[in-house]
Amino acid sequence: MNNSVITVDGVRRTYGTAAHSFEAVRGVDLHVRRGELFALLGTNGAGKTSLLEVMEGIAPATHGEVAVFGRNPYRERRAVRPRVGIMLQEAGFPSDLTTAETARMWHGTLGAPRTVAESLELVGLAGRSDVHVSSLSGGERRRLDLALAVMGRPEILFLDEPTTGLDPQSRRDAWTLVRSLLDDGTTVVLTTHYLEEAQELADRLAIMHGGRVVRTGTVDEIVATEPARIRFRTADATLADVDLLSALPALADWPRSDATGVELETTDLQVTLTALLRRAEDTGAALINLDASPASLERAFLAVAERDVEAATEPVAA
Ligand SMILES: Nc1ncnc2c1ncn2[C@@H]1O[C@H](COP(=O)(O)OP(=O)(O)OP(=O)(O)O)[C@@H](O)[C@H]1O
Repeated sequence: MNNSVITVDGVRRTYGTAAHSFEAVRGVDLHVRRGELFALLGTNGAGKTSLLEVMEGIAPATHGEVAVFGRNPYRERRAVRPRVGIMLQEAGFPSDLTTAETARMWHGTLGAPRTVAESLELVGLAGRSDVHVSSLSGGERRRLDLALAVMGRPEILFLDEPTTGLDPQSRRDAWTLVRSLLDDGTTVVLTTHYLEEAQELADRLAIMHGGRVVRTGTVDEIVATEPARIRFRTADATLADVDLLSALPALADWPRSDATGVELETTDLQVTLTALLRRAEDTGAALINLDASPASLERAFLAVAERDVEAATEPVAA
C-alpha cells in the first residue's frame, strides 16, 4: 500500500452527543491508491458523505485516523487543502454573481490555477459566463461546481454525486473530463448513485451500508461475489421439480419453483445451463422464456441492501 495517497483506518463519525447521538460511520478501513478512481456507493444514508467529509478534512473523525498525503486533512488542513479539489453535494454560491464572476472569485484563492476561461470550457459553460448563478439550471450549477473543483489542478479530486441532475449527454461529458484528469495522474474519489457511472469509471469501489463498508474491490471482484440466474417456465413436471433440479451442478441456492416459473442461482452459469439444457433435451421438454443472466453490479448492490439490513439497524456502538 506504499502508493496509497489516502488511508482510512478504523474511522467512526458520530453526530450529536449523548442520548441524541447518531453514529453515521461505524468503523471504516480503506485506502485509495495514487492515480486511481475510487468510488463510494451505498444506500441512502449509508454514510458516504459523512465519510467523504472526513477524508476531505471538512470534519474530524470521532475515532480512527485518516491520512491524505500522509497528513491529517483536518488538523493539517493548510498543508493538504491546496493539493485537493472538492465538489460538495451542494455548493451554495452567491446567486447574484455571474458564472464568470464566481469562477474569478474562486480563482483568486488558488495557487497555480487553470484560467477561468479554461475551467468553464472544460465543463461546457463557456457560453454561460455572463449568466447569473441564480439563472443557471440545476445541471449547469453542478457543472460550475465541477469547474471550480478542477480549477486548482488538484492531485486528489473529491466528487460527491457529481453528475446528479445532469442530462445523459452532460453526464457523459463529465465522465470524459474525469477520464482525462485520471490520464493526467489525478486521483479521484467519487460518490454516486449511478451504478453505470461506477462501472464506467471506477478502478476500485466500496459499497457502504449502515455506516460500514460491506463490499470492496474492483467491479469484477464485487460482481463475482454474486451468483448468476437462470429463469424459465415449463409444462414438464420433472423439469420444474425442485428436488430433481437441486441435483444440477454448481447451484448457489435451493431452486425456486412456483406458478410463475423456475429460478436457479448458480456459481457457474455455463455448467448449470449446459446440464439443464441436456436434461430438457433428454426429456423433450420445452424451456419457455429461458433467460440466463450473469451477475451484475446492480444485483450485488441490491443484495447488499437486502442482506445487511441488520447491520443498519444494529444499536450504535458505545
Ligand atoms: N448533521 C447531521 N446530524 C445528524 N445526523 C446526520 C447529519 N448529517 C447526516 N446525518 C445522518 O447520517 C447518516 C449518513 O448520512 P450521509 O449523508 O453521510 O449518507 P449518504 O450515504 O451520503 O446518503 P445519500 O446517499 O442519501 O446522500 C444519515 O442517516 C443522516 O441522516
